[in-house]
Amino acid sequence: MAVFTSVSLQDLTPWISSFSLGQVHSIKGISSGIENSNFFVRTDKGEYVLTLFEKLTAEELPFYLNLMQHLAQRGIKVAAPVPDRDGRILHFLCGKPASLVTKLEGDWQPEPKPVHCAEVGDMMAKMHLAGRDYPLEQPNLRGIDWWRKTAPLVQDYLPVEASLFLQNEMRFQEEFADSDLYWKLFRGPVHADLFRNNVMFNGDKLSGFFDFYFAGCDTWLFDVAVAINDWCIDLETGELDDTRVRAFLDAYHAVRPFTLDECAAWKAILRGAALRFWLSRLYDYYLPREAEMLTPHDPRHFERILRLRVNKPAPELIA
Ligand SMILES: Nc1ncnc2c1ncn2[C@@H]1O[C@H](COP(=O)(O)OP(=O)(O)OP(=O)(O)O)[C@@H](O)[C@H]1O
Ligand SMILES: N[C@@H](CCO)C(=O)O
Repeated sequence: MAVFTSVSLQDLTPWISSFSLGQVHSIKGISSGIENSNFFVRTDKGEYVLTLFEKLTAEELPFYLNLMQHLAQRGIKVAAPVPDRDGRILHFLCGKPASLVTKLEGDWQPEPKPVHCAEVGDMMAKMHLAGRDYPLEQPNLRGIDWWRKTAPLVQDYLPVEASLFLQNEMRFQEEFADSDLYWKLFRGPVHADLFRNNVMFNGDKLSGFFDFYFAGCDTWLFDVAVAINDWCIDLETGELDDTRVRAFLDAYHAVRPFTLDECAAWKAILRGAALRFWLSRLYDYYLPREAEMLTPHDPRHFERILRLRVNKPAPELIA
């Protein structure tokens, strides 16, 4: 269950009248998702997704919502916030910040093939280019500063060997973040959480990216690495599937060629992307927030992935 705040048709009817969407016909809670309350809403004009933000505040939301709007206006396939008659995309409903976005067609792809990975690589590269003139700035709030604060909070819950592994990996990432190479990488707004369940497909055609609420400014390569570590792996073992990796990277490269610096940084960034989710899953597992209702994701999945990225060569990035 993931509707934390209930919204009735009676709540919605006066609210929707500030949009040019006609009458509202139905509202239906969406059971998946662990961060927000989401609903499918049908009006005279079609179907939309209503989100009530359970943790993010009205001060934090403009970066994400305006980014989605900016990308949609530049032809990137994303869930687009629907403006009301005054052009506003951030609202309040039932005491929570709320927004209405376009409903993407189709479903997410639990077992991606190379064709799906290529679609995601292609659209991600287009998204990075389209984000270059996005005027708002916000760092990736799950970037190295957060890793630095979080690692000491979780390491004592781990067996000694895993705790030492985590500390070594943090040292490695600290050194990498201080290197000239790191600061030469292209950066800008990135999704930073583009897992399989955050992309819709209509058949084999990508219909859009959604759930931008971990987006921030970081290296473009970090976004690529986060996606590769989910889209192009065997979920049981965490091993990379070379065919899917190539399909993803080639499609990305065809739109926005990788640089020699990015090729040199690739392995370190792949490790960083695995470390980020190991840490967040450890944090959610051992230090659940008050009133947390849902089962946290398994942290060992990303520990396995990180160990593989450290110990095994990854398919190379080619400039
Ligand atoms: N724009 C959209 N179009 C179609 N379906 C959507 C859209 N946004 C959300 N959904 C549906 O709602 C579900 C939950 O959304 P989402 O993944 O954003 O949940 P969340 O709780 O906000 O985040 P999290 O992924 O962190 O759990 C998705 O799996 C998808 O089925
Ligand atoms: N994609 C994250 C969840 C937050 O959206 C994870 O799998 O740990």
